[in-house]
Amino acid sequence: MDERYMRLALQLAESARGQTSPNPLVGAVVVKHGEIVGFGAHLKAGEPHAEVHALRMAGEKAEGSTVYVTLEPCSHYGRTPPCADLLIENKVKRVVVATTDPNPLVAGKGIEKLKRAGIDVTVGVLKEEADALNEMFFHYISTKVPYVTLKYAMSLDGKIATKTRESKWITSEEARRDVHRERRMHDAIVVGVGTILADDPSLTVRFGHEGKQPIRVVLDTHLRTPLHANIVTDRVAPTWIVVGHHVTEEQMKPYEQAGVRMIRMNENKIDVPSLLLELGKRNVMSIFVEGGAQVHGSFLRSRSVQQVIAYIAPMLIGGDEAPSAIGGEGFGRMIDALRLQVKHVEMIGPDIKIVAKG
Ligand SMILES: Nc1c(/N=C/[C@@H](O)[C@H](O)[C@H](O)COP(=O)(O)O)[nH]c(=O)[nH]c1=O
Ligand SMILES: [Zn+2]
Repeated sequence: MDERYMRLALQLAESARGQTSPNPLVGAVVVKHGEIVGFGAHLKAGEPHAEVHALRMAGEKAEGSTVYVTLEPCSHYGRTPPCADLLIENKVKRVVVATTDPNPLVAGKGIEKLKRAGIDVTVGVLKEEADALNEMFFHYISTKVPYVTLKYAMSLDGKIATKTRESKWITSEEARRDVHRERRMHDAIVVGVGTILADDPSLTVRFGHEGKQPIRVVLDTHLRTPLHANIVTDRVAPTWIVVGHHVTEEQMKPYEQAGVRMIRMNENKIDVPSLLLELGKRNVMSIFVEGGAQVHGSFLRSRSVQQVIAYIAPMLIGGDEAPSAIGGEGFGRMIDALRLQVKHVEMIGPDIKIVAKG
C-alpha cells in the first residue's frame, strides 16, 4: 500500500517539472484510515513546500494520519518554516519518505527530528524513482555545477549539416517540438556563437510547452553576437553572453544596455569546467547544450556530460566536410571514449530519439 500512495506523491511532484528550480520537485499525500485526505506538490521556489499544501488540505484529519513524501521533510528555516516541525505540530502518526535529502548539511536531520517526536518513520519506499525524479537537482547539490545534457539532431550517417552548412531541416516538426519539451526541463540553454551567426535562433520554449523560459547562454569568446540577434532583441527570455577576459567594458556596454547579462571569464578562452563553476554560482542547476559541434566537442573533452539526447533522421548526407554531431579534438584511444547507457529509445514521427546517460 505504501508504494501506491508514494507513486501518487511522485506523480504530483513531477507535475511541477520546470517550475521549481533551484528547488527540487517534491510531492506529498496524507492518508487517514485508508482514505486520501490531502495532497500537494512544491510548485515554485519560495512558495509552500509539498507537505504544507497537503497538511493544509487535510486540516484536522492530519492528526493520526500517515504522510507520504518523496523527499525527506526539511528541518531548517529556508524561505518557509521547517516541514518536520509542521508534521509534529499536526500530530501525524507516521511519515513515509522515499529518499533522504542530498544536501549533506541536512541529510537525515528531518527524519531524526520526526523520530525524536515519537513519529513512526519509514525511509526508502520507491527510492529509485524519487532519486531519478530529482537527478539534476541532486547532481547540482552534490557537485555545485550544473547537470549537463548535450542535444543534437543528425542524419543517419551522423551529420548535423551538409558540407555547405545547410541544416534546415534534418528532423521532423514533431521531433523539433519534442526538443522544446526537453528544453523546458532545464534552467538554461547553451549554444556557441556559431549557432547564433548561422541560425539567429530564438532558443525559447514554444509549441505549448511554455512556462518558465530557460536562460539562453551564448559561448562567445570574442563577443561576435550581433546586437540585432533575436536572443538580444526579443526580450522573451533572459540572455547571458560568456566572453573571454580580453573583451572590454566598452565592448560589453551596448549588450548590457540591451538587457543582456555579460559573464567575463578569467582567461581569454572559455573552458568548460570554469564555465560550469560560473553557471553553478548563479544557481543554474541544469543546462541543455544545443551545439554546435565544436561546443559539444569541448564538453565531451572535459567529460562534462551527464545526458545525451540525440534525434536521428532517416536520411543520408555524406561528405567528409559535412560536420558530425561532435567536433573538436575527440579522443584518440577507445579506452578514453565516454561510455554511456541507453535509457530510452522512441520513434517521434519518422525520427528516432535516443536518451543516454553517463
Ligand atoms: N537543424 C535542426 C536543428 N537545429 C538546431 C539549431 O541549429 C537551431 O538553431 C535551433 O534549434 C533553433 O532554435 P529555435 O530558433 O528556438 O527554433 N535542431 C533539430 O532538432 N533538428 C534540426 O533539423
Ligand atoms: Zn519543507
